[in-house]
Amino acid sequence: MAERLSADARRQALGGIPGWAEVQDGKGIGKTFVFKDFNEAFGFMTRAALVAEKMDHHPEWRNVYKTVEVVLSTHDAGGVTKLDITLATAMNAIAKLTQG
Ligand SMILES: C[C@H](O)[C@H](O)[C@H]1CNC2=NC(N)=NC(=O)C2=N1
Repeated sequence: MAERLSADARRQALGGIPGWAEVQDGKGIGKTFVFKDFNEAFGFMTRAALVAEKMDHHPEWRNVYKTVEVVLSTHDAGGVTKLDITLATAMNAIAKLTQG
């Protein structure tokens, strides 16, 4: 099982993934992605879902039209682990691709 990051490690990792911030008292990290339209938003979710399933690490997320709100945490570890940082980094890259 991945280990929960210390507050320092978490903040340092967040510095490398633009747009992500601590949520829920540092128990998770979150970002709101805004796309051009629903098609782009859902394309992002589809690609991200494939990566998440491969990692066996899944986002909590909510989609309204062109907006996707994401929260990542590692339930087993009770906080943020490197799995969340890896998935957040992948989501940023996928968003960039999706947005062309
Ligand atoms: C059994 C399975 O590996 C676990 O339940 C996985 C599945 N996906 C998960 N996703 C996330 N975000 N956190 C977890 O702790 C988690 N655990």
